[in-house]
Amino acid sequence: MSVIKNKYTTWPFFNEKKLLTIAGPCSAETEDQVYEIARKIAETGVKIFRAGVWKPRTRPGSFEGVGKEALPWIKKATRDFGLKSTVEVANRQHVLDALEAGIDILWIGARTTVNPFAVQEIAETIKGTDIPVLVKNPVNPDVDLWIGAIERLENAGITRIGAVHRGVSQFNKSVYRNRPEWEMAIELKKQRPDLLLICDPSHITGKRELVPLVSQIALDLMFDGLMIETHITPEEAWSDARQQITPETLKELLKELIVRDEFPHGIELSGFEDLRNTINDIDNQLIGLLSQRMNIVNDIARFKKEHNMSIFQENRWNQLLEEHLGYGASKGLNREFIRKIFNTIHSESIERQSSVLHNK
Ligand SMILES: C=C(O[C@@H]1C=C(C(=O)O)C=C[C@H]1O)C(=O)O
Repeated sequence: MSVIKNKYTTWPFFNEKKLLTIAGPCSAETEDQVYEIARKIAETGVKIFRAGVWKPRTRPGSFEGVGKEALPWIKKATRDFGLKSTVEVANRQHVLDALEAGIDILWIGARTTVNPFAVQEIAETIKGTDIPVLVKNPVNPDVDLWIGAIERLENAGITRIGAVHRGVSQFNKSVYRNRPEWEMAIELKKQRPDLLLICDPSHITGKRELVPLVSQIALDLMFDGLMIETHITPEEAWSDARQQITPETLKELLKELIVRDEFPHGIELSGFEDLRNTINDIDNQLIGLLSQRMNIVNDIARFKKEHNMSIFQENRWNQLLEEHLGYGASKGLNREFIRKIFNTIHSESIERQSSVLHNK
């Protein structure tokens, strides 16, 4: 509880629903665009305005941002409408320009978080300022790299740090632009419950229709807030036109979102506790069965050793997995879930057998 309280005092930008929202365009485009969006965003009750000024793009030739020229536009608009400002920085010069322009909060993008040299350079440049910094997860699902970037900033004396979850790159196409990989954010929350944790549904989804759903999932996972790309004319945006929403939609969304409590006060919990006790029993049975299975695997390994049989048996494994997928489906279990569980069991089985064969 004290950790949570701490967040509220360190980041005094939560609304009455205890939700911290950052909104603004993907990119600052013109002075008027920045001003109009800031005006509309202030009307939604959001307190922090974001805008990209230097845009890291995958392929050359896309719009790469207006550059430092946009910083005074952001400063003026946010001052006029009582907002705090945040921009993305990726190197020393960006930090110097943003600090000189009086930007209130910096954010480090996913493509920068992957690079410890760049993060270190940023950390050394902001040393002594104690400006708040938001750190997006790296583009690859590596929690240590994410925490490493945060520690570099902490080592430079930065005390107000927030983590922003924006999903990870994927090779195969899916409904998402960046796969959410929620486990990654959950692990970060487990290791660093003290940090503000924000979700960026715009970059996860890549499409505005899915922004409400992913925002709600994030809140159900106990995120503290959201960073949502917002534009007055999203279809005409110079970058990420598919994923931005209007300030009107943002206002509606913030009204509809449900912020849940881990344990709301004053509810009858006995029935709920019975359910949890049943889960405890089932988990114990699962562990008992896994242990029995692994003991059999040891026996199989000894047999294989004696008869020079290979550890991995492709036909047997493929057949087993197919059967499990079919049986699982008949019991209402998702095929991918069964595949993941049994792949994990199989890896452990292979590892055990190689220990037996190699006398480890
Ligand atoms: C246990 C065996 O070894 C491996 C592990 C398997 C398993 O854990 O079910 C299945 C096939 C093999 O790849 C086996 O050959 O039966």
